Amino acid sequence: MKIAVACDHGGLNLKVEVIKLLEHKGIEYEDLGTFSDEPVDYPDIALSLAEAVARGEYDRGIVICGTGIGVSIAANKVKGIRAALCHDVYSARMSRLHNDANVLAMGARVIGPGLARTIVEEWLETGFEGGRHKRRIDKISSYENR
Ligand SMILES: O=C(CO)[C@H](O)[C@H](O)[C@H](O)COP(=O)(O)O
Repeated sequence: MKIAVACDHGGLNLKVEVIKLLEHKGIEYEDLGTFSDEPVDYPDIALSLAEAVARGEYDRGIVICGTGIGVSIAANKVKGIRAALCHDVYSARMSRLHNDANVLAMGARVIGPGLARTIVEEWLETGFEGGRHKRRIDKISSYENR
């Protein structure tokens, strides 16, 4: 599995923690920026990550801003992206089981690194249940393709 990670200036510290976790677990990843605390606009970051995931360059993406809200809104504008904003482990698990989320969004100003690491682990390790959930996701795809 290859993961894209990205953040704006508000998410930089948490992205560093996520990258440490990915390295510890031996998961292949690419850091798409931003690389300093110089302010950047979260749509630029989120759209670029989401487009790369949608093109199939990465299996999934993790994107972080201050609240996680802006990056999740932006990422979900990209066709084929199902971005889930998760600040608890249950939502992270369900976003994979039921929604087949391919992007995880988090807010570095909302949760600390310990919880974020557990969320990322759960999100990476949980598969899609399929079945009735596939039918529902297909309805979203049909809407995108209308
Ligand atoms: O949380 C965010 C968007 O939902 C982003 O991190 C923004 O950067 C946030 O709006 C904070 O912006 P600021 O320029 O650091 O005040």
